[in-house]
Amino acid sequence: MPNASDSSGADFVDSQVTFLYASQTGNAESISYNMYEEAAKRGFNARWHVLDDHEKFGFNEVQTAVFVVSTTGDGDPPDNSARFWRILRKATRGKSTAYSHLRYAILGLGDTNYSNFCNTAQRLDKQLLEAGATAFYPKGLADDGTGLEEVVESWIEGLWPALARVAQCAPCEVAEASGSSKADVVSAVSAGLAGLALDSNTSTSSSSSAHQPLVLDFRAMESLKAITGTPRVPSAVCEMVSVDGSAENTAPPLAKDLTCPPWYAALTDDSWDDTSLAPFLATLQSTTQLTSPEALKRTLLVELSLSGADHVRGSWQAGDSFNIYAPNDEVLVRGLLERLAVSAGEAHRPVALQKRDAAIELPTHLARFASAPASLFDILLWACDVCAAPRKQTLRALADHCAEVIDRDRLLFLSSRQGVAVFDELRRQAPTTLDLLHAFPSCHPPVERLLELLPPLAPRSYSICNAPTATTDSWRFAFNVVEYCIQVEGPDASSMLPLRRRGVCTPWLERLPCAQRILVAKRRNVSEFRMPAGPDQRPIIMVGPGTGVAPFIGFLEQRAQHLATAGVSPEAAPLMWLFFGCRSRQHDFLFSTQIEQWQSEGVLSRLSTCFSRDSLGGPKYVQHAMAQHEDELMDLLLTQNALLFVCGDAKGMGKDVNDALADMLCRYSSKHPEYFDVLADVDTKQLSKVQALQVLMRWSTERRYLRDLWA
Ligand SMILES: Cc1cc2nc3c(=O)[nH]c(=O)nc-3n(C[C@H](O)[C@H](O)[C@H](O)COP(=O)(O)O)c2cc1C
Repeated sequence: MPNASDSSGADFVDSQVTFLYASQTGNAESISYNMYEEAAKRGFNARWHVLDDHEKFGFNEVQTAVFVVSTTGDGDPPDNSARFWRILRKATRGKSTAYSHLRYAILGLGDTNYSNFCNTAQRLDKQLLEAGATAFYPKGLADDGTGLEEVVESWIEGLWPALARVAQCAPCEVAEASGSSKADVVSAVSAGLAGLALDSNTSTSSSSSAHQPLVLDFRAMESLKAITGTPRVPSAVCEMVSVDGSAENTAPPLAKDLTCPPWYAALTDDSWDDTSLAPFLATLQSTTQLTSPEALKRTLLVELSLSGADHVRGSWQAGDSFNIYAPNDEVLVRGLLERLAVSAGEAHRPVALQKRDAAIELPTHLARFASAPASLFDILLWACDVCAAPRKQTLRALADHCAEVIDRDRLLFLSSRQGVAVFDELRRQAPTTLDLLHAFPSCHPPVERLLELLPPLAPRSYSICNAPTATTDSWRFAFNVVEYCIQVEGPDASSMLPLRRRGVCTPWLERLPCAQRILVAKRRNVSEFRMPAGPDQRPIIMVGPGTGVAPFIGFLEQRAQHLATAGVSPEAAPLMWLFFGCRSRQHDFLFSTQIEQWQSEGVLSRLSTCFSRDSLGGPKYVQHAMAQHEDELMDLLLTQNALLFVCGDAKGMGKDVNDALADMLCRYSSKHPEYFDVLADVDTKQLSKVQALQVLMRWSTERRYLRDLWA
């Protein structure tokens, strides 16, 4: 074990800095990598690792660490840190000095639209402090809801002097590596460069049909003498090497019924500490539309056969979820390749992606192509997210590949602090990478540069909506087909342009024919969102509007099976109460026949519904339906230790339900103070909102308030 420093961490100067990340969709990974790279340029002896590689880099011996961690699910850590949390818990259990040799800084990424803002960073900080580690620089918490950059950029600026106090830094040209480079200052921001940018999309070529115009108002550039405060340009790391088409290691063509990345065998072969999580091929058995043709959203129910997936059998329960590896839209990828001037022949020839030099790292999602070549078409189709929200760093990097000053300056402006309003509007328009390149027609980045700037294409997760039985060998899941329009003010300001947008996975799933095989993987159920096992008699309250009802269909199926096999009468079983909501009873009351049947049989003890567009005077949303039963709900939760499950959209419903529950607790506390240890307000004698939220937090830690929320 290395020597410990004093608690300020100032008397011991480390020879190495370890940059660590945990990332679900790539933001934390790329921010952490850029920091590591800049640290190396600044003369620090730096290294960079994902948290789950803790054994490889010897986390227990690390003395100076800079963490960048995001939060996913309902305040959960990213999947690529699951192993790390286990060792951290083990190492710190009851030991207040386990990490007394560690000095650290944490940058958390989160989104304030979720109720557990930056929970991973908060938890990590707490556990490290409890284990005796010292923070050498205050924690930064960046909000993706309003834009990560604001906090990230200033946090990084402040990191360097703080880091220099605890780690050795060889003399070097720090100015060159600093945040906004001097080269970013635009020489002449003239009126000619400002104005309204409209990509007209009038051509009929295949690439044009795959892209949508963007309308951005650059008039704010007119008053600028210079563009400043742009992010640092991420270094180019990737080199593309052509490989002979007949090379042995190119993937064989896929069978017709197989829709998955050509390198799927390598994914399924990876060493998994929990083998039930290994990806496998499932077969699409059926697709049924759950909503009526008149419904505003199309909701589909898909059944996947798990036949042959022996490693999964017996390992899953109702309430679990799984990942689907879906590709980008093929038309979009073809359009992108065409826009990048890659011929069809080149697009399908195998290439290897290699590091430009030994000291740098490829992004995780591209690293496999160093040793296992694949075609550019497949890499873009399966590995890179070409629909992800644009990042400022990407825009900054693209500016360097523009032949025309107007495109270069507009991209610089978008990436700068001055251009934040236009950047926000760009994000609102949710452009694909192809839309972006068409909006800046002289921008021609080399393909490998674009690949490394794009975030990884993450698998999409869905709740399983059935329960295992002795004979079932399938997963069912329900989803809304994500297709929508964004209204943008047209160039003459009097007309609105509708921009068509589509999700990655659901439109693809909808098009898949039966018998097609796709790549899926069971997910770790970190929040233990499951029915209680065995003799647990606690009542169960389920809140699941729209497709949020999916896991509860599995719960009810499980209850029905249990009642039938154990010969238990429904009255003797613990209460199950479902709160369901949707727009219209007639058009989108999902699983209504099954739910009503379970209710008539007593499997479902109570059902409370609300239909937001049926103006019948009833409750509009689930939180309103819950408030109507406030006393009963509070009684179940406070006197009978009921379990409360919430599933659905995190940003709207998840937050609103949490808020409504806190309000109910406050009101109920004034009627029944005996259930609460402390009542903050002496005059009103009731819980304060903060205290009520703390009660909910405690229930969540005790796994009595369980949430399966998605973006
Ligand atoms: C499905 C999903 C769930 C999320 N849950 C939370 C959450 O509970 N709390 C939070 O602060 N942020 C949450 N976020 C926001 C992410 O932390 C944020 O977008 C971050 O930039 C993602 O970084 P990454 O790409 O490194 O994973 C969630 C995002 C998604 C897509």
